[in-house]
Amino acid sequence: MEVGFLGLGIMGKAMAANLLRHGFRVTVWNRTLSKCDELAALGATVGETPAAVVAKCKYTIAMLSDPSAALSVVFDKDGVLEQIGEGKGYVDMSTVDAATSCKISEAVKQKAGAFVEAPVSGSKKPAEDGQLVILAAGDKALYGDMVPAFDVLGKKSFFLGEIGNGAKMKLVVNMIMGSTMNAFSEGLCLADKSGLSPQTLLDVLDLGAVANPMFKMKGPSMLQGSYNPAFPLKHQQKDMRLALSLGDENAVAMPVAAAANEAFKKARSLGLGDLDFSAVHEVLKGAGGSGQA
Ligand SMILES: NC(=O)C1=CN([C@@H]2O[C@H](COP(=O)(O)OP(=O)(O)OC[C@H]3O[C@@H](n4cnc5c(N)ncnc54)[C@H](OP(=O)(O)O)[C@@H]3O)[C@@H](O)[C@H]2O)C=CC1
Ligand SMILES: O=CC(=O)O
Repeated sequence: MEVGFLGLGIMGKAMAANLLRHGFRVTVWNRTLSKCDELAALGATVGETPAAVVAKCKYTIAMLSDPSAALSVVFDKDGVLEQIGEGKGYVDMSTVDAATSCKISEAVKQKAGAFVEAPVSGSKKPAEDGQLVILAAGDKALYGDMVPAFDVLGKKSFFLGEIGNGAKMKLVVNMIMGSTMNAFSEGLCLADKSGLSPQTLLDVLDLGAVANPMFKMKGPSMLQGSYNPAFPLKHQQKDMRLALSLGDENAVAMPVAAAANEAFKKARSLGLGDLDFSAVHEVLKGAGGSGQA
């Protein structure tokens, strides 16, 4: 199967490499074109523009930072819309809001192309290992065509119906993840300040009802103050913002998520946006957790 791949950031690079490893023919494009070199060394073809990739491939996947990037790659000059059409499918796996997905879907359909949104749950390591959880919605026939690729990229795919449902599900999941990260960080600070060993707290948590892979994976590095980015904090804050907006639209009170969003915003203002989202721990430590009284 031949696929195009637009966007070779932390996730896109791992996903495109995975497809190549599994025998897919992949044509890649990235805004910063030099990032294509590594994929070319693995056997990918490089496209000069998103339009060139879509012209070459029946199916094109995108994995871009945020709504403005997702829209730009479709609607701007040399974008996807210039070459999408009958018999071609476009699959956006970026985390965006439902309105962005709907706008892209409408434009692609107007050109007689097919569109699926398919944001993913799971970070850099699951992307490398093909263990993502895929939250797809939109054109059912295109979804069916993409199953061989989704089977390589993920451990499970959900088809959630109409466009927007994938985006919404992803935002709900990441709202919970961002709020949980804040509670976890506060707990580490509270243990430390009250004379307990945070490492022992990690051991206790791991044996109880709230044990989860995120605490296990991020806890030790948070105690070291080490935040090598797997999921950049700026993207988690974008997801909190979009989830809160979904809450506004549906009149759902989300005081916990709102407080977590403030902490992520504060972290961004301190220049921590490109670090892993667990770097929000620095804000909570600074707020009196483990910092100087
Ligand atoms: N990292 C993670 O753990 C996960 C991330 N996600 C989501 O996946 C998406 C990608 O995340 P990730 O790979 O971590 O992000 P990165 O920041 O590592 O990569 C972002 C990508 O978007 C491109 N981009 C940004 N702005 C534009 C633009 N205006 N036009 C064209 N391309 C643009 C970047 O290109 P360039 O190289 O030129 O900057 C890069 O290829 C995000 O929506 C994120 O929320 C979902 C699950 C997990
Ligand atoms: O969006 C991030 C993730 O880990 O999932």
